[in-house]
Amino acid sequence: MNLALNDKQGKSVFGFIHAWNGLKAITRTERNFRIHIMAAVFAVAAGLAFRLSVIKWSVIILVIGLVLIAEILNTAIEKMLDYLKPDLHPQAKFIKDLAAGSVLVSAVIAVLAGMLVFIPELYKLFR
Ligand SMILES: Nc1ncnc2c1ncn2[C@@H]1O[C@H](COP(=O)(O)OP(=O)(O)OP(=O)(O)O)[C@@H](O)[C@H]1O
Repeated sequence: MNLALNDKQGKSVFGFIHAWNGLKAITRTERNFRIHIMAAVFAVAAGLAFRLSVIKWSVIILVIGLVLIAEILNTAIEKMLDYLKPDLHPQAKFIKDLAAGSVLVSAVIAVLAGMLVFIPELYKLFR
């Protein structure tokens, strides 16, 4: 364990650095997380192009956060299970499928919210 950032009592001085390292690691190693980041960048670019209202920006930011948090927790659960229970087990399958299901639910919600936000904007553009 890297203790270089810890103080003499062994307590973390800059706890957020560990969190930042976690985000760097998941971005580097998890393809699905990078796909979610690209979708988020696309949604933000579209939001800027359409000059969304504050309420619509709030919806977009919230659903981006929902998907990213679901993916981070799904990855954490996968890694924890691979560490604790590397062999195949029906309970491990159930837990991993549940965690993956949470990502799917968040992604469906994000797509529906994105449609509710952007379809009226497209309609305004082309009418
Ligand atoms: N130890 C295990 N025992 C039984 N089934 C498992 C086990 N590990 C993985 N699986 C099955 O394989 C699926 C994929 O698991 P894996 O850990 O490979 O995730 P992944 O391919 O990285 O998934 P994701 O796309 O969600 O990141 C799980 O949802 C589960 O159905």
